[in-house]
Amino acid sequence: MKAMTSTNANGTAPAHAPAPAHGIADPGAYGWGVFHERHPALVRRLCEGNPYGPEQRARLDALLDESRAGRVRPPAPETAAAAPWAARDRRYFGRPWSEVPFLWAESYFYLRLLECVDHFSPGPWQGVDPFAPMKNAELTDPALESDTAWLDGLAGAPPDEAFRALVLASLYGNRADLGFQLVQAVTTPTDGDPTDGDPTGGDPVADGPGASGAPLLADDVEALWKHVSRRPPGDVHVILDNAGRELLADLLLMDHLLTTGRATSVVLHVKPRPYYVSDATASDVRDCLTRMAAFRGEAGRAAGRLREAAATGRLRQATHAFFCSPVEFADMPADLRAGLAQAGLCVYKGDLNYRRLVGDRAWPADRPFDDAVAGVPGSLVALRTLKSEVAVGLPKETVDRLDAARPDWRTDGSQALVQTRLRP
Ligand SMILES: O=P(O)(O)OC[C@@]1(O)O[C@H](CO)[C@@H](O)[C@@H]1O
Repeated sequence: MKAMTSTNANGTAPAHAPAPAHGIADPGAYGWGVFHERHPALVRRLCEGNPYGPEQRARLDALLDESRAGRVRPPAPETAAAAPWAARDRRYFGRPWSEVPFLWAESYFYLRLLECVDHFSPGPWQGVDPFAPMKNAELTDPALESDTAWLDGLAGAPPDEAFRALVLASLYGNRADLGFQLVQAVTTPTDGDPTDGDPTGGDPVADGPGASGAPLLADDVEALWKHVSRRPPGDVHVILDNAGRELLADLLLMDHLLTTGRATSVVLHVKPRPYYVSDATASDVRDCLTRMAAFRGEAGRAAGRLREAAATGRLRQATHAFFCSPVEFADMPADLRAGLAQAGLCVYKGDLNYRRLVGDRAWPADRPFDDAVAGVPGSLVALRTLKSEVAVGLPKETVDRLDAARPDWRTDGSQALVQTRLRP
């Protein structure tokens, strides 16, 4: 792992010296593999799934070439108009992609990918989600319904156990990330691995989606339970990650919080446009609820309750241009900050949100989580399957043990964490 020295997301010197940002230049770095292996696989899938013409295909190939060996080209005017951050933040234009931090480079790649397929240009492809064929394939997977059968077993479970099962389902739903699956089979620890174990501790939770994983690297579920069960319910804001399986599990958790009175209302923060392959947009929420509504059993009933909650304003969707930018959450705009600061709880889902929450930098893994999220407002929880190099808030012994037993533990999707910073 090799990281690079850089300024923070605003290009200004931060109050304390930051760790170097993760980069994409070094073939040993995770980001290099994303640009040299994952992105070509993604472009192949897009061209199989969408009837793109020769110009769109040629532009996608040119973007691959540019981002692997060229210099960063500025966006076309209509692209810049849709992405204020890219119009403002011009510091990497004209520089070799290899000099750009991973977080910035990847976010900009997805913006330019949309430009290549005419997403921002008036015409037949304007606004079309290039990832829809991949998202649809997951949503129509016949196994999706039976994958929620564990929910029926929760009836009558002690409230804290039911809560834990739903949190773990939402957490492990983050493994089902279509971008990640392009090149990586998600693995779980095998026999003999010292990290092997059952995170769930007994029925009915043990039959849920968290049943066969490794122990959580950080497990603040109990603190989270105390937070939601002992304080007056407030608004819960979810900074969503992937559509499909992950979103389905997130919606089940939100239904639980609403029906148990542990949330007054829920706000789902979706992406304003297609991003990182499977990130959820408003139409993905709609499609997921439609699919869920056809399920027999509790998941189908949850879809009905959530639609009702949407109709009465207790389940709302929100979006912000900021969510499709590479800017860290500590530097979020004032309007978003004001909304999240008032929340009873903010749930940050997934790997990319974690990178933006703590900073995509080579922090010592034992840097306290509270310290890393000091600039982010409100009470918060990160539910993350590890799929990139950054990690904080972990005991040094855990890190040493994992480094010895499983060198790719930071990026192979086998590990997960629940980390909180909760305010009374
Ligand atoms: O945010 P998510 O969906 O959990 O993960 C996003 C992800 O697939 O994209 C990046 C590489 O492309 C990594 O940070 C991570 O593995």
